[in-house]
This record gives sequence, C-alpha cells and structure tokens, in this order.
Amino acid sequence: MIEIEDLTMDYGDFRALDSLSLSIPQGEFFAFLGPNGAGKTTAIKLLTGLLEPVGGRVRLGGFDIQEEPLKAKALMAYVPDVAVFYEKLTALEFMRFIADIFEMDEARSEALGEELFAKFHLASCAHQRIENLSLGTRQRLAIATALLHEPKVFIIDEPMVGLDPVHARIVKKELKQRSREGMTVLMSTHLLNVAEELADRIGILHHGKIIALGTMDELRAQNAVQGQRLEEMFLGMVGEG
Ligand SMILES: Nc1ncnc2c1ncn2[C@@H]1O[C@H](COP(=O)(O)OP(=O)(O)OP(=O)(O)O)[C@@H](O)[C@H]1O
Repeated sequence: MIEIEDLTMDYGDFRALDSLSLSIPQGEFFAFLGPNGAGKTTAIKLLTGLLEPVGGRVRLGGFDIQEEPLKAKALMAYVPDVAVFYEKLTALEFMRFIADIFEMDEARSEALGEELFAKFHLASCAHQRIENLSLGTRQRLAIATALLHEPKVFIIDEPMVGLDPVHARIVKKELKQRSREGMTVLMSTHLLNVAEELADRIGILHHGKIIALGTMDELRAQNAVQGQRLEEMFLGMVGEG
C-alpha cells in the first residue's frame, strides 16, 4: 500500500534521508523510530507530498505522490505532531469542512462524524471554537477528522501528544482496530512502549538510513538477543546502550 523506493532528501549539502526503500503492505501497522534528527519527519513529509525528494519515489495505493498527488492524497490521511486547524471554527464545523474537502455524501459524513465524536469523547465540545480546546482535545479532534473519510493509508507523527491515559487507550484501540480492518498505518514516535504495543513491524532510522527493520522477534534475532524490550535494543542500536 505504501511503496518507497530509494527515497533521498538533501537540505543544502546535508543528506537528511539516504536512499530509503520500504514496502508497507495493506493493513500493516508500521512504526518509524529514530533519535532526534534521524530523518523521520523528513520521510513523512516526502510520503505526504509536502516535500519533493531529490531522488526516489513514493507510491500510495499505486499512485505516485509527485505524479498523481490528488489520487494519492484522496487515499490518505496525515496527522502532524502539531495539528493545524482553522481556529475560529467549532469542532463540528471543522469536521464538516473536512467532509466537504473530501466531497463526502452529507448524510454519510454526518453519521460517521457523530460516531467519531462519540468514540473520541468530542460530542460535548462539538460547538466550541477550536482555539478554546485543550491540547489533548485538539489531538483527538485531529485524529477523528483524519479518520472521517475512511483513509486507506493513515500517517501520524507522535499520536499520543497531549493525551491522558484514558484517551491514549481510546486512540490506540481505534487505530489498531482500523489497521486490522485494512487501514495501513505509518506512525512515527519516540514512545517505544507504544511502538512495541501497536506495531506489526518497526523501522529504526538513524542518520537518514534504516538501520533495523522487522517485527519485534525479527529485531531480537538481528541483535542476537532473546526477550529484550524495544528500549534496550533501540539504545544498543543507536549507540547509547
Ligand atoms: N528545512 C530544513 N532545512 C535544513 N535542515 C533540515 C530541515 N528540516 C530538517 N533538517 C535537518 O534534517 C535532519 C532530519 O530532520 P527531521 O526533522 O527529519 O528528523 P526527525 O527524525 O523527525 O527528528 P525529531 O525526532 O527531532 O523530530 C536534522 O538534522 C534536521 O536538522
């Protein structure tokens, strides 16, 4: 569902992403890990078409993000680590705005929106302006509205930003459930316990290159260790163990 081939990005003379190749099948929950500056956000911006690579390509559902951006983006949702909203809109108005962008049928989008607002405990703030919402509520609204058009590919940078334990559980459960139902998830995070809990496969980026890739068991086999937690392996691999 996500095909990345030799993806390369430079900022001036600095190579931030170096020939990244990765294939993420439909329904996989994939976690991108890596120390600060590893290239995770750069990779995500290339995947979502926000940056143009100096080399390589990305296909989402078969559509090249540079050559057929509208078709690729129609399949996708992206939640950045700091979500951007129209602050003067209410939560419900924003949901309707997103439905319009994706040209959704009104009855369907209202029904799905209501379901998402209930699931993410947003109903009580539906008529509040976004500028007055707390950080965690904004994050829940960002995730709920991103799910509205039932994307096939869901890309999220630090999903747990601002979420209390109750809402973190709701978000984790919903994303995992949707991935089981066929939504492909690519999550970037520093929370190794969240990656370990949710991800089918994990990729560790370091200095713009993938240095480890696989399921938890595969990562343990690559490191010739048994039963280790992700944190210990991660610290060992990035040179801090
Ligand atoms: N617009 C830019 N101009 C110049 N250098 C940049 C730019 N954006 C990112 N970089 C550099 O590219 C490298 C990768 O940055 P990136 O933001 O992709 O890392 P990251 O893995 O997301 O880091 P973090 O975990 O800190 O968010 C870093 O060295 C960063 O300083």
